[in-house]
Amino acid sequence: MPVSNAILLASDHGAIDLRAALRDHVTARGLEAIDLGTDDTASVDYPDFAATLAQAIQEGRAERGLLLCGTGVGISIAINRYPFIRGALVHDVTGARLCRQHNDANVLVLGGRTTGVEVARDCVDAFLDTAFEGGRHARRVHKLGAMPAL
Ligand SMILES: O=C[C@H](O)[C@H](O)[C@H](O)COP(=O)(O)O
Repeated sequence: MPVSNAILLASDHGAIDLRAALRDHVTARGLEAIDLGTDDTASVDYPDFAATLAQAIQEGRAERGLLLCGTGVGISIAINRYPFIRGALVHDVTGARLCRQHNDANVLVLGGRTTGVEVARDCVDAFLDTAFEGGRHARRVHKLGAMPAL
């Protein structure tokens, strides 16, 4: 389980409200929410917020993150360009649980226009409360970190 009590959050303009609800949710759970924006509804570019969150993880500000855009698709593509990130776009609690058990995901990705707040809160709880199983999955996750260049 993570050493840090902090969790990073970031989104583009497509998930402002859901990000705010999840920030309140993780705070209510006793975690330190480090919110990296965006700060208003002005249109922004999701790769920029994926980069900001990845940098914060690399700097050790927190070990885990919640990352959102309208669908979660664009920002999940962006965040997985960083080799130390395992970002999982999920739409249900089963996905949120299994991305921890099987994939050791360190960033949970959600869509502000596609996932309701109640489901999103449940996904966050599953993400935070589920441990990596290791075993055969550790071999696969290790390979993720050493993908061959083609
Ligand atoms: O995958 C991309 C995300 O869903 C973005 O939030 C979305 O493309 C933003 O769209 P728009 O600029 O039309 O608000």
